[in-house]
Amino acid sequence: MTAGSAAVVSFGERLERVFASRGQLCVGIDPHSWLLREWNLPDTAAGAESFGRAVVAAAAGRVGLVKPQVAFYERFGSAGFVALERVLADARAAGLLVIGDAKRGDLGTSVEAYAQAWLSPGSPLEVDALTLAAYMGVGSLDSPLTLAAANGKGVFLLAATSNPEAAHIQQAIVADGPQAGSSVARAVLDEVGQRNARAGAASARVPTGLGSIGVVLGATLDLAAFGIDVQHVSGEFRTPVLAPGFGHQGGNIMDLISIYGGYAGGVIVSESRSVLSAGPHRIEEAIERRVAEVGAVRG
Ligand SMILES: O=C(O)c1cc(=O)[nH]c(=O)n1[C@@H]1O[C@H](COP(=O)(O)O)[C@@H](O)[C@H]1O
Repeated sequence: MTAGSAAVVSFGERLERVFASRGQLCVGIDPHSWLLREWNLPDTAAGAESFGRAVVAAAAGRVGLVKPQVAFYERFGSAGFVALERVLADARAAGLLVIGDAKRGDLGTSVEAYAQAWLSPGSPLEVDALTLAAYMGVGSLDSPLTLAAANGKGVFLLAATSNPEAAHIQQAIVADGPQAGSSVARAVLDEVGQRNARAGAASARVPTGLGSIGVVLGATLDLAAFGIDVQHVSGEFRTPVLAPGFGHQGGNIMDLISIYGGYAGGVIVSESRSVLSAGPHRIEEAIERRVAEVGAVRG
């Protein structure tokens, strides 16, 4: 299913608008068991639903983006997905951009079905952008990328992730083909950048906007170790970056510019546990404090 024939506003354009109106902070919605306990909620689908809807209510009007972690709903089976659908419906109604963190990856018609589930208008699991894993090749994701573009949706491909176990794979060197000699992470980033540039060239927008295909670059990393040069980033349809790893994992918002350089203007600063652990009575204050910190760094 795709959006109607009316001109579809791209995800990149919607992201730019949200950055301008609400800033670059994204609040994660990760109902860990221990967080549900701290929020005096049951460790059930109903508890995760109450948690998610409360976080959406606190985020609305304060930030522009939320990022529900699908796994923490999936652990309750179908009841968990019903709960997630209700959280997503609240977030959409609140006008928040929703990044579904599902890290889906498959090939052919399988990954196409994932795209239908998450990136189709009217789907009960509809989100504005979805995290994807390109372990089977960026090209294996052509159908989600095509469907996303048709529906004004975005995707974020894992490139250099924030976890320490990833480096030896993501820094491995591509053996042949157009990205021979690049790290795996750099190869994903470059291919995404080329796709954004092509989409940008074909669109009527001025070539300085944000593309709709993003990457995940963790805030805990030295991106140079992945062969990623953040100082020389071309302006045409810059690749947006989903940046988890701030807060609980040790990433410091004050380092936003030094970590991401030319990408900084398109970075979604993602925090989950460090905000959510403020609890139900202080989460609004915690969000406002983080928004101010990001705003101060971005100037
Ligand atoms: O795709 C993600 O959001 C993601 C990518 C990554 O490299 N590292 C990472 O922590 N995440 C997600 O970000 C959330 C953790 O955020 P914190 O609780 O702020 O550390 C979890 O839902 C992770 O799955």
